[in-house]
Amino acid sequence: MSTLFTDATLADGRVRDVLVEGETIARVADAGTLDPADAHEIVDCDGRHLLPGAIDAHVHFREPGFAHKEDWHTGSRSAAAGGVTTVVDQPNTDPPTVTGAAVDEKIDLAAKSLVDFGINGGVTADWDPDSLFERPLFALGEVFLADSTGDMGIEADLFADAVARAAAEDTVVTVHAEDADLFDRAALERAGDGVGRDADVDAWSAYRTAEAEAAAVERALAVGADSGAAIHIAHTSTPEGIDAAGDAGATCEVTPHHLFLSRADLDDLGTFGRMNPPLRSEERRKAVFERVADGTVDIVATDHAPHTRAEKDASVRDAPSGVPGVETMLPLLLREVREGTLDLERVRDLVAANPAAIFDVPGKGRVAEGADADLVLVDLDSTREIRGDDLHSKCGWTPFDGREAVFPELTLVRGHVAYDARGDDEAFGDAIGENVRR
Ligand SMILES: NC(=O)N[C@@H](CC(=O)O)C(=O)O
Ligand SMILES: [Zn+2]
Ligand SMILES: [Zn+2]
Repeated sequence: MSTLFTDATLADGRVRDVLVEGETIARVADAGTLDPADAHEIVDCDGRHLLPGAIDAHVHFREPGFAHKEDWHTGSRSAAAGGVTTVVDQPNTDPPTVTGAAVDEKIDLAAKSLVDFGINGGVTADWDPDSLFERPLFALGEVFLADSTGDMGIEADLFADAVARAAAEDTVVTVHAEDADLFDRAALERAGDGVGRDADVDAWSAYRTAEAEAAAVERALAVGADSGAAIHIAHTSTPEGIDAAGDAGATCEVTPHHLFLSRADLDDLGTFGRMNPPLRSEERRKAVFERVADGTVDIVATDHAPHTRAEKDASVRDAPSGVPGVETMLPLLLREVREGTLDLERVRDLVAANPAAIFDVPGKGRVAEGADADLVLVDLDSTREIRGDDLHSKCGWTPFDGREAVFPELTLVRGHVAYDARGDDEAFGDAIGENVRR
């Protein structure tokens, strides 16, 4: 099976013909130079962009243990509809992914996935590094320096042991960097009893302080330097955290919610805006945006953390932390490209080329001959309003309701159609997802 994409504009602005044969990109050539007779199918891309599928290096697809929030089928449909062709699942499931057997179980469940995937191994006092590192892990992490959903926060000694072991195994360590000793408990005490949209979630932002992030980033980097491990800081929410990582030669990621939302949005969002690390001031959000736009930040990844509406509809103390995002990341970033606030090549690097390079996935993240045919076709002239009801995550809501975004027309995973919105109805592909550590 072969498909010829004609007159496709690439992220760098060049117009090319792209021939997909089977699961790979066979040719990328000047527009009009590849013979349509050589292909089974032609996709006319005139006026539209063909981008590498996004690699979301940070999702929580919730299986095993919490399939009422999300599962590999719904999560991966949401990914495909948002132009994400590879997801990396985090270990705070039940059981937590801290043993070889737990990795095996999760890989079996991920057979339901429409998109390719990586499975991270986690660290708790009960972890079994020997069996864990025998498995085809994507990375170690996210390793929790403070409790978040799943209560997997660990002590300093165990963190140092885990980082040393990862260094010996040549595995990147992804770190959830917050230091609970620097949380402001009094701020949380002051929160009222409001529930859901009426809760005072600004108290959550005051409680999990910016200083707690910066201090934990510094500690993680120091431990990494001692052992020579590659440290990747997950979901950095402050310019201080980003700069500390960059200065030490570590890599970091930023989520769409820390890029597009701030404490100013919490009046509307209530507990639907509670996550870890929390939303920051508008001033800090702008400073984070600048660092994403100028390339200081390496990766944008979603920390897709779905919880049901009913679970979120609780007090600021009781509601679970986390927001969904896998379907809206690329569409929101492409909207910025339209507005001229982000460069399209920067977006390509943040969501595709950089994660592929940092986590060593050589076949992905590029529209190039020989690469996997993970492709997204988008029309930057066409926007759609984000509505929770239109998205495909099981959780059924989004913190980005009402924003305009550029959604994909077509998403291919290794040449297979995963999502197709070109007809009257949306169509999804089959569960052909594979472990990228194959
Ligand atoms: N970010 C969150 O607030 N929640 C995440 C866990 C995490 O990444 O810390 C979740 O799994 O719900
Ligand atoms: Zn985290
Ligand atoms: Zn996470």
